Amino acid sequence: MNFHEYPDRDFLHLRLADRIAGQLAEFIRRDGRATLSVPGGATPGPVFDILSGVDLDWGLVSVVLNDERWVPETSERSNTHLLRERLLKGRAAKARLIPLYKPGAEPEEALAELEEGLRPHLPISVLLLGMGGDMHTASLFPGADRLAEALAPDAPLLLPMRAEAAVEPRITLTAPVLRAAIQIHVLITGAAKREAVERAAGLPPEQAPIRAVLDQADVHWAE
Ligand SMILES: O=C(O)[C@H](O)[C@@H](O)[C@H](O)[C@H](O)COP(=O)(O)O
Repeated sequence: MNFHEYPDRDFLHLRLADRIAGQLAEFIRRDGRATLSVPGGATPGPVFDILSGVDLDWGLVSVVLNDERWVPETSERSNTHLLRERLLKGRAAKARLIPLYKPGAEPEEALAELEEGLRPHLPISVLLLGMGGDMHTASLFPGADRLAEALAPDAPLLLPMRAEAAVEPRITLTAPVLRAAIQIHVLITGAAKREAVERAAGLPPEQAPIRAVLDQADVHWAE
């Protein structure tokens, strides 16, 4: 992993947003389009706020979450809700959101349709991931019911995932989809997550799922 340490969180958020925007602009110039995948959770909000104001041809950008909690979009726990509030606004309102949730269905029932919607937007051009203190990323939680399937080289694009730490059922991009991303960034803050990512580097992905992408990743950290 390439570990980048920043003097404070504000600086980290600015520099990372700038880096992501620059990479998206490169993909748009080269391919006429780009796919950005982002996490939910508490950490990335300030990066989204900055990105949403960046002057980019957002109409050529597809945005997909790394994972979604299986709750209606009106829920405060919905990652789609977070995206609409913090990223898909201002200039970035023109970006196209690729859904990872279907109202009224169980994740298993919606899987084929969501996969079909996602496939044309792969590979991911720029992948931003978060990480939990337990070394999970996306919804690849240690001990989750379908973790082994999601880590397998022939995994489908998406899998439903249930884990004690996850609260509600989830749907997640699988390891091969994450690993196929061209640029990979991991955003973490605080001493505990730094220690966790350093520990993960010496563990197998079954114990530390973030390990699946770590060799290819730029890890961005501030206290
Ligand atoms: O839906 C989610 O929760 C995420 O996509 C998840 O993988 C997240 O990135 C980590 O749990 C870190 O979350 P925090 O930023 O809230 O610590």
